[in-house]
Amino acid sequence: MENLAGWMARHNRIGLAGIDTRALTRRIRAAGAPNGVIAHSASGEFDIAALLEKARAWPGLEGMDLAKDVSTELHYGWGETREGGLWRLGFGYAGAEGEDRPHVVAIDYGSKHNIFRNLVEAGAKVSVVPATASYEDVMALNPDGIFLSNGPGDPAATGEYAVPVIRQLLDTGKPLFGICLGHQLLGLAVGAKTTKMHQGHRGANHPVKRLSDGLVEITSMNHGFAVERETLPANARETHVSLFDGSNAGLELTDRPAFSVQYHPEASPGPQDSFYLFERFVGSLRK
Ligand SMILES: NC(=O)CC[C@H](N)C(=O)O
Repeated sequence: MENLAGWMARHNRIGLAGIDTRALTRRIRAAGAPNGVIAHSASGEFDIAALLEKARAWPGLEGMDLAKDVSTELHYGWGETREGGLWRLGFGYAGAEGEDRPHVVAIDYGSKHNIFRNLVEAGAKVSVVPATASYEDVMALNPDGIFLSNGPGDPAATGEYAVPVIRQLLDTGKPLFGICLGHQLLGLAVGAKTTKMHQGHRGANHPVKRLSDGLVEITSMNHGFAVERETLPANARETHVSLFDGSNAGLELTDRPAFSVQYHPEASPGPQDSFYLFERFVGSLRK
């Protein structure tokens, strides 16, 4: 479902120019539409009853498995270059390849390209595999470390393809790093639970406390589900907490080299406070 402004832009409806969209939005909301959901009729005739019916029929994100639909179909090596150079943080396309880099196999649940850029900037070589890649598919690439990407939908609805594979990958003892959906999937893989948040976190100014030393990172976030800290098993500890609502924002395992964050350390545009996580992960592959 799209918002009214998006619909108008797509249809270039001159006839809508006279409509006070704010007033319309207010009327739709006042009539009880869920927050943020504004439907439209295809004809451009706005029938508020029909709009509301559509909005109410939307089942919500809970139970929706979307990661496999937006993933890549083929596996590929990440080698975004321009004029012979890889993208580098603060430099643009200026870096060079060649040195012996640790190999990260990134499972793409709907990944942002800027994550791959940041992994490369931190010194890794990156191969990307589909969300539905098997344990054997990943291991065939001989990874030094595994990355679990962000992605849409309900983490608990990914069912068969993500969590069982992550469990097997954890057992290899190879370093593993997850972001956002990847963080939630790591949580599920070790037996924690995720729930739909009452209000998600979206935007580029979310303070997060790093519990190891109290440092506050200003982060970028985009999630509607969260790992429930109370359900973390004994071999997982919370590492980061949202200072907006106290929800979990990071975890690490105590018995395996795996950690993950709920926020987006690759944010761009956005604060770069959390780039250290890429350096930490790629640094651990060199050891
Ligand atoms: N950015 C993400 O990876 C989002 C994770 C998940 N789909 C959520 O909404 O919580």
